[in-house]
Amino acid sequence: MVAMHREWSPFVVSAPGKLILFGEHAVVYGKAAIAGSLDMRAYALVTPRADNKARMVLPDIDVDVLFDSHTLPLLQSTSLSHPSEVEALVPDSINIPEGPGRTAVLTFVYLYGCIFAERDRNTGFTICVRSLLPVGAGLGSSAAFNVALSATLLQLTGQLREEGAGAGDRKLINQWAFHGEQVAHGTPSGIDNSVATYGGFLKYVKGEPSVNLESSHALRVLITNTNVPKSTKALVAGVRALRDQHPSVVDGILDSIHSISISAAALFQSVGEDEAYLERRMQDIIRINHGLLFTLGVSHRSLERVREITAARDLASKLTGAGGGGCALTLIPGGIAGDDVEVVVREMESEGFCCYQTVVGGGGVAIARSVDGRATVEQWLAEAIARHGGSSANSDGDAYGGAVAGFATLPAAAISELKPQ
Ligand SMILES: Nc1ncnc2c1ncn2[C@@H]1O[C@H](COP(=O)(O)OP(=O)(O)OP(=O)(O)O)[C@@H](O)[C@H]1O
Ligand SMILES: C[C@@](O)(CCO)CC(=O)[O-]
Ligand SMILES: [Mg+2]
Repeated sequence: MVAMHREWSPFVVSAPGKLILFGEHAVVYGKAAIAGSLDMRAYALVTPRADNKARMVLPDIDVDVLFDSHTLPLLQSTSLSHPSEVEALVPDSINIPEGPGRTAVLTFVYLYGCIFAERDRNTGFTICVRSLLPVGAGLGSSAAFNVALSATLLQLTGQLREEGAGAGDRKLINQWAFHGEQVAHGTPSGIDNSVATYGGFLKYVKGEPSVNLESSHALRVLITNTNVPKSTKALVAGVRALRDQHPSVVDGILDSIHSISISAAALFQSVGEDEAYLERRMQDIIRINHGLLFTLGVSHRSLERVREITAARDLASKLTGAGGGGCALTLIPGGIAGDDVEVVVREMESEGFCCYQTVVGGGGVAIARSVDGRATVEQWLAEAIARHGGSSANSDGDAYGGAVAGFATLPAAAISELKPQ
């Protein structure tokens, strides 16, 4: 039997995670924060289907759902008073999973309903998302997912004007990804989806459009995940309680953090300065920012351990995100030997932490129909499966079911080779 497909070929959408460099918590009070994109990304393989259904496969979090497109609710801005109310609109035929899959399914239903709305629902497709970002560790895995999903749905409905999700399309992608973040978090500040959309380094003030710092500096950092679970909500509430008790003291700290973000923006935008000089100034403000967050009560003994281990080697670290556990960042200066970084990594691992060496400031969302120099996505995939292993067992019955199964089972090392730009 020959499967009938609509006239489009498979494509890959990718979006980066984020790292808050300066300004967490202060950003809640209207102060500036600086964040950059990570070179760890989420990748969505999107393939046509002949049966006109919509399938979402999320192997990292064990989700595989097949939606009959016509049973999905059609949403208008007036359908819900807030995206987080979407649960009531999920078709009865769909089993909403527990855990992280729950948010992902609700987000899909919401974004599909809004973005497809009155458009042609006969566009059958499968979206399979693989991510190199740890889930729930403060590195913006949800924003990368939401940006990749929004860009996919906008592409499928012909709402993107430029091939590859160009500058002119990013505002729209970012806007929908923000609604996706609202499904999960209620009141996100918007910094994560902005970084995942635009990439680079951003200065962000709540309620204002983000400013791309257009920096030519790429920062090498070591991210240490303490693996200590944290509650962003509780930590934000703790700072608020402290501020209620000591308004002028806490406001002074928040103002200092704001000044740090402004200094950082100036450093990122500086031209012609010696890189070693910039790194030293950056290390100063990393140390000061961490100290201020400590005084706000959002550090944790695991984060202090990261700080101690790196300070013993003259490296500067700070917590990133909400604190109370989660991740810390350490600036890796250009002059440091790889072996020295390895020693630090081993010491962190002996504490039960895990580390990612990464570069901050790379590209934002991208859509590609050919990757890694190959003519088509399928060609890349076939070669990657041959090289790395993976299963092409097609349990779907769809012509692209084998390709999806292959992508779903590729090892992370193969996914990290995929850098569509
Ligand atoms: N690999 C993935 N595949 C599918 N969905 C994912 C994936 N990673 C994250 N998600 C979605 O993002 C949600 C996790 O988002 P959450 O905001 O709690 O953590 P985070 O974005 O990693 O951290 P933070 O927002 O603090 O930076 C998951 O519940 C899921 O909906
Ligand atoms: C603590 C905080 O500033 C960052 C959490 O990643 C909260 C927020 O901005 O919504
Ligand atoms: Mg998130």
